Amino acid sequence: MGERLLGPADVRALAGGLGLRPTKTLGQNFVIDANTVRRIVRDADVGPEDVVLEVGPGLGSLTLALLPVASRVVAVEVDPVLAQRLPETVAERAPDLADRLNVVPADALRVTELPGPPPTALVANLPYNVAVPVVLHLLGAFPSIRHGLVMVQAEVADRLTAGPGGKVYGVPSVKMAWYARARRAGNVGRAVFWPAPNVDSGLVAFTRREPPTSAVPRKEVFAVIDAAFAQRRKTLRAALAGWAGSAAAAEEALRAAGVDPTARGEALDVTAFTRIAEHRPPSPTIG
Ligand SMILES: C[S@@+](CC[C@H](N)C(=O)[O-])C[C@H]1O[C@@H](n2cnc3c(N)ncnc32)[C@H](O)[C@@H]1O
Repeated sequence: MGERLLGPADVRALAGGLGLRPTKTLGQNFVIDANTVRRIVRDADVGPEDVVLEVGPGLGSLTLALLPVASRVVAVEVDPVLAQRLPETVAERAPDLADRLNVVPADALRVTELPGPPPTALVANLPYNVAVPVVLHLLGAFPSIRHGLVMVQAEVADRLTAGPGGKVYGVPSVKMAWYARARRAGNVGRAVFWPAPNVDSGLVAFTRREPPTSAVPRKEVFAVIDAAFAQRRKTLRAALAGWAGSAAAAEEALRAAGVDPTARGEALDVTAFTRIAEHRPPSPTIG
């Protein structure tokens, strides 16, 4: 099975054949190292029961490692040239597995439906500049995703997995915690990519958790999180004044939720944000 995976010469030959000039805007850094994709698939804990959603399959480096272990791979690729080439690459290198693959030529930030059975796992080497919105969007849009592993910029991996209290803890950390228990699953150096990026990468493994509440919709909890971190130097009483209608109303909601109004957002976990959303004061009647 090793010879199916793409090495440096394969990646360059495929890119050359397509006349591809990798773009930074689309985060096109392709993995040229078979050991890295093997490690991603192993740490993602993908098995024969999994329908894997892969974002940005590119030239197929990771796709070719996922196909032998998953029941299906649905690969969403925004670059139409790459999306068109992928089935041919798989047909050439792994013809026995070609019928396990669906390629969807689309922007992963916009997909809300996929062909075939619902995805159970998300595994991706994500484009750097849209990694956080892509992960959060897909976890929201596809509740069938139970687990996964994504490769992102190392700092973003730190943010997605941070707990309250630190400098890197912020909106991505709390929203990720709404959906899943996430942990750092290691680092990946620059040399395994072509072209080499100018940042290191990190792996984030996650398992879906039950949302902390069903009493208020997710978007109401996310509105509190956004407001608290929009002015992260301010106390919650001040930062949530707009959300509650006034600083006094914010203070009342915070006290009712059992949260110190003089604390800052960076001190709270997702459960505390959820309690605040549950105690939102009713909007004043106009007129
Ligand atoms: C970091 S590369 C990974 C390529 C391949 N998976 C690998 O590991 O070699 C990111 C890929 O995501 C694609 N991409 C960028 N933005 C995207 C988006 N919004 N939706 C889907 N694919 C996207 C790029 O064209 C590129 O193929």
